[in-house]
Amino acid sequence: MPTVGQEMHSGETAEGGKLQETLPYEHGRPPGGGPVVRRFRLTVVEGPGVGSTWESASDVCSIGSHPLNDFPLDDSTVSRFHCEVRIGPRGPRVKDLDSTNGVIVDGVQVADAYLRGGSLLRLGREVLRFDFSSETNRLQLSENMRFGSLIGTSVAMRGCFALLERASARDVTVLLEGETGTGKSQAALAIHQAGSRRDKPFIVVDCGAIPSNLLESELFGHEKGAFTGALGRRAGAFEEAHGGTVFLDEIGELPPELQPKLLRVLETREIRRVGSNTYQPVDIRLIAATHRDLRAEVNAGRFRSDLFFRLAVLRIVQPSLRQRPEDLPLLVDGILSSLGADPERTGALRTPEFIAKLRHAAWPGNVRELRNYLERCLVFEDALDLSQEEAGPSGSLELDPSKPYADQRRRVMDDFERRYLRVLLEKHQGKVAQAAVTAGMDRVHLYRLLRRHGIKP
Ligand SMILES: Nc1ncnc2c1ncn2[C@@H]1O[C@H](COP(=O)(O)OP(=O)(O)OP(=O)(O)O)[C@@H](O)[C@H]1O
Repeated sequence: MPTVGQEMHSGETAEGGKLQETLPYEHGRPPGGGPVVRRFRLTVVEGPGVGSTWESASDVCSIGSHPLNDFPLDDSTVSRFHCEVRIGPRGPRVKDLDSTNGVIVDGVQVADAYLRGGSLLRLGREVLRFDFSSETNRLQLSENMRFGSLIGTSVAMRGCFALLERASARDVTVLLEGETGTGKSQAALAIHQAGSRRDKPFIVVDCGAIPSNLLESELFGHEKGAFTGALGRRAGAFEEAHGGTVFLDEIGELPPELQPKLLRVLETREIRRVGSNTYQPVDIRLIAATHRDLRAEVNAGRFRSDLFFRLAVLRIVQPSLRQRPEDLPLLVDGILSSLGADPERTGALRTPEFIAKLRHAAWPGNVRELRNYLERCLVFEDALDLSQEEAGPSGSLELDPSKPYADQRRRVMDDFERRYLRVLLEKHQGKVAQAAVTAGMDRVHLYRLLRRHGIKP
């Protein structure tokens, strides 16, 4: 399963020292290609799989009992997607993917931990030894610093572009994963626009925003009288997209009863309208996205593993802004130009000091949050204090009658919404359904608002 490296923003080791001769990952671009990572080997030294070994071809290895893993282990005590080993700038790291039996490194159970050569990882009954080999692997990076509307020059982003380019060159099903605001929707659109279906429809269905009783008809359409309110026959997204692409956003929220129905579409390329007895062929390409790690959802039994298998023909993880702070100057420039900012009046938003401040902010809503923040800075014609932004609007509710009414109103509304949502979620410990009842709003609407402001429940 090809993915690209993440966590690529430091030149220091986990212990804080400079990387020395055990350098696992090289920044920069040595002559003849992109950066290289140390090759590594995993060997089963205890358990039913003893003797099996696996050597890396890139910077990552997923391990589990599902055949889609890089290193599949046929053992019922190993979860379907048990863990992932990845080489980052700070060294090799293992991450538990919410497995049932956990990951034990050198005798200690861990959720996420650095490894050293010779580390022993226990997964259920299997014990694997991690070793560096003397060779290196070159990472596959794109030569381009943009893909559609997405921009970036970091290793993480150019690795991602290389996969997006591969996705657009072929008609494969693509699964895009990444935190909110990392550009999944834009990536999906760009894959469509760069591919052979570009002149055909691109139909988006947000599986998290449509009540489950309506989602089936939204996807597959319905016949007249199929349910109360079905006054006429209606085509669904798959029919509307004929010849083009269906983009299923927030696929992790697809209700369990619809998962086998989507699986069938992917297997047979046929759909059945709600209330109909006959199947009809559809010619579509499917792209799906989620802010979750769908492998952990499979482990937890919330997402069918066979559907994951069909969706993740090409799995692409969009890196978070924290993993690529070196892209900030380019992003700030790009966003300010797209907002029509006058370069002469926005010098304060391009200074190294300002960019350094941006590097230290958390950006839970990633590029969307950065964009919102810069937009607010433009309204104020100044670099807003990021700590104040985090804490709340403080003096920002002051009104400026010399600015257009619409801008002022939106600024105040945005400030209000963000503060309200934060307090509301805090009160309900992140439970969106309960929060929606208190707020007197539909859960779907609340989800939309949260996503718009880049706030995670
Ligand atoms: N690499 C990037 N370069 C430029 N703009 C970006 C980049 N990544 C995201 N953006 C911008 O950030 C905003 C959010 O992007 P998008 O809606 O595609 O994110 P998303 O991952 O689909 O978010 P969500 O999970 O909340 O739906 C958009 O305005 C998009 O253009």
